[in-house]
Amino acid sequence: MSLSAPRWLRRPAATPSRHHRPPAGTPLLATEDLRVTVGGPGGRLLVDGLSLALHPGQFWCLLGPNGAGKTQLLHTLAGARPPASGAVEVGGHPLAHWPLAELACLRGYVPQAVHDAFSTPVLDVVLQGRHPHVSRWHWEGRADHALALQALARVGLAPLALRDVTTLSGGERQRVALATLLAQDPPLALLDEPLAHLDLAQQLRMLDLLKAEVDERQRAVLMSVHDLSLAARVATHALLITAGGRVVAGPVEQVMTAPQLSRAFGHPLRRHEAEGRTWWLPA
Ligand SMILES: Nc1ncnc2c1ncn2[C@@H]1O[C@H](COP(=O)(O)OP(=O)(O)OP(=O)(O)O)[C@@H](O)[C@H]1O
Repeated sequence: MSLSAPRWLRRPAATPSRHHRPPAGTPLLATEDLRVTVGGPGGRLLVDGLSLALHPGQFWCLLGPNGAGKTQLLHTLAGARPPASGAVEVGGHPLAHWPLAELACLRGYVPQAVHDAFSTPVLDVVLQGRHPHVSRWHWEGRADHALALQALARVGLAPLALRDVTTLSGGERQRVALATLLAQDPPLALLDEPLAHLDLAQQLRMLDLLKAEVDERQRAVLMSVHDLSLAARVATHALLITAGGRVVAGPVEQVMTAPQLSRAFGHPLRRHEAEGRTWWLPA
């Protein structure tokens, strides 16, 4: 760890509120010398010494082979599990200082898979995204319903608003999770393989949707993804987890290089340019 911590890590702590807007220039998400391990004391080191800052208007893709630690890292950044050491800040405040409802106004998290225990109309699931914005003792209002319906329409599922969520296909359920995130409308979104169950057209549609949020509304996204060509299509930045917990993080052109990707995935990969886009193919 560097001896002089960056200025945004030295700001005095105060309990932030739901109306908190980080001062200009404050990263939406920041880590300092973060270590993530699994398996308790003496367990496996997944991420070693990660320091990064995510700002509005940035689209980060989280890359790495199966079992590298992408999900565990996202859980740690979302506050669902503690780091082995190091700091995580959201909006200029340590994660632990945020009351949960207030934190949910600032950052959203879409897990890899959602299991629905109960029959619920799809619209009610999407409305859950509005809960952090509804003050205590109040129900969602017309504006919340309108936002939830709008979010469903954006993922192409408006006709399924009244359908029982347990009857959805895997891809439809994934799109409902994205609609819930859109209804929540957090400045920072963490997503764990949100494209995994989607067909090619839906993958592109959801990517375009997220990219528009980043470009047009200055949101920030950190998303794990296995398809390197899809990552290259949208990423401004990348975070690559390699063996032994080594991480490379930064602007996409510095991280997504043939030597680094080939080493991380244990297979030679070649970069191709066609039709104005970058494609990554196995050699
Ligand atoms: N409770 C646990 N005890 C021991 N090992 C664990 C535990 N939870 C997760 N792991 C291991 O931690 C490693 C990282 O898991 P993680 O789910 O973060 O990988 P990932 O990069 O998201 O993989 P994938 O691309 O397959 O989704 C895996 O090897 C997994 O088996």
